[in-house]
Amino acid sequence: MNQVVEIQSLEKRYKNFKLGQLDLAIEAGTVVALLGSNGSGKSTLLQLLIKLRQPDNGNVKLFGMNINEQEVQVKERIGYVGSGLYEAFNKFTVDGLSELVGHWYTNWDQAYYEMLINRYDINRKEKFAHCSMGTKKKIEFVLAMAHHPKLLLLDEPTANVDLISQQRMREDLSQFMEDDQHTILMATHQQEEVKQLCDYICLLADGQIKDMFEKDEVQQRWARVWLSHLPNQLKDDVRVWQIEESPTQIVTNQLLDIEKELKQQHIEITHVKRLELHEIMEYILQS
Ligand SMILES: Nc1ncnc2c1ncn2[C@@H]1O[C@H](COP(=O)(O)OP(=O)(O)OP(=O)(O)O)[C@@H](O)[C@H]1O
Repeated sequence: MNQVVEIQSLEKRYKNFKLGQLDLAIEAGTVVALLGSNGSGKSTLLQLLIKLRQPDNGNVKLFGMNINEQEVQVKERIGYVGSGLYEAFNKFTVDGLSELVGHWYTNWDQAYYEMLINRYDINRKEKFAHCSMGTKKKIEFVLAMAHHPKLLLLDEPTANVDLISQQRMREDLSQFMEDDQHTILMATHQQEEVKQLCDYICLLADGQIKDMFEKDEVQQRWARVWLSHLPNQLKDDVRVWQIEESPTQIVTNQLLDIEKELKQQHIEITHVKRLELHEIMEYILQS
């Protein structure tokens, strides 16, 4: 197994918030969505990975390396989109900023940068300080992509971005993932992004990893099932998350097993509806 991100016992404390301890491993060739309510710790985790913040405890290895020991080698391989990364360079124009950033990376691809600048309709002569919030996000995205990273750490990459550019970003990220040596860890609140791009979901709640699961597999398992009547044994079954009367229906996270058992008992299933991701998350977060 080729693990690109390995997190062990990672911990960060603020006055009113504690992230961790977290353990997490991400394999090359996968897209992991970091989901969770506002303030659950997603940005903090991404910032710890790229060393914008220092952890209080724990270890992070990226590409098998410790960022404190091999910072240049690790950062060469990472593209980061996150809040405020370039605020210190507000006075630069977009092109000026790209010149600066281009010097940081041996893999900088000027032709690709120019293609992306046109694709996202960015005025390269504009001062970064004068760019709108959405344009700043697009610039961060272009700068992150233009040095051909192996790992993208994306903090709400399409927040404030216009719909056409959002769709283009999703296309570019899909293309980025065509090579199975690439990996994305992405904090997002956009269901469309999760649906189109992500293989795994890592669910954060109050600074802890509540669950990590394969998106498609979980969506196959969770469903609302309408029944002719409710057998007694389902009332205390841990696979049944909710029961409603008239009409009789249950919510389960083990659809196939439950369906099989109901058939054996000759209980009629009148309708089955798979749950949306946000509904599944709500059940998991309430548990
Ligand atoms: N520099 C800081 N000092 C003190 N507390 C902080 C600091 N940065 C973040 N926090 C707190 O840490 C918690 C997690 O914040 P974080 O930005 O990581 O959440 P998030 O999951 O990314 O939220 P959102 O979805 O709203 O972007 C919040 O309660 C926040 O107030």
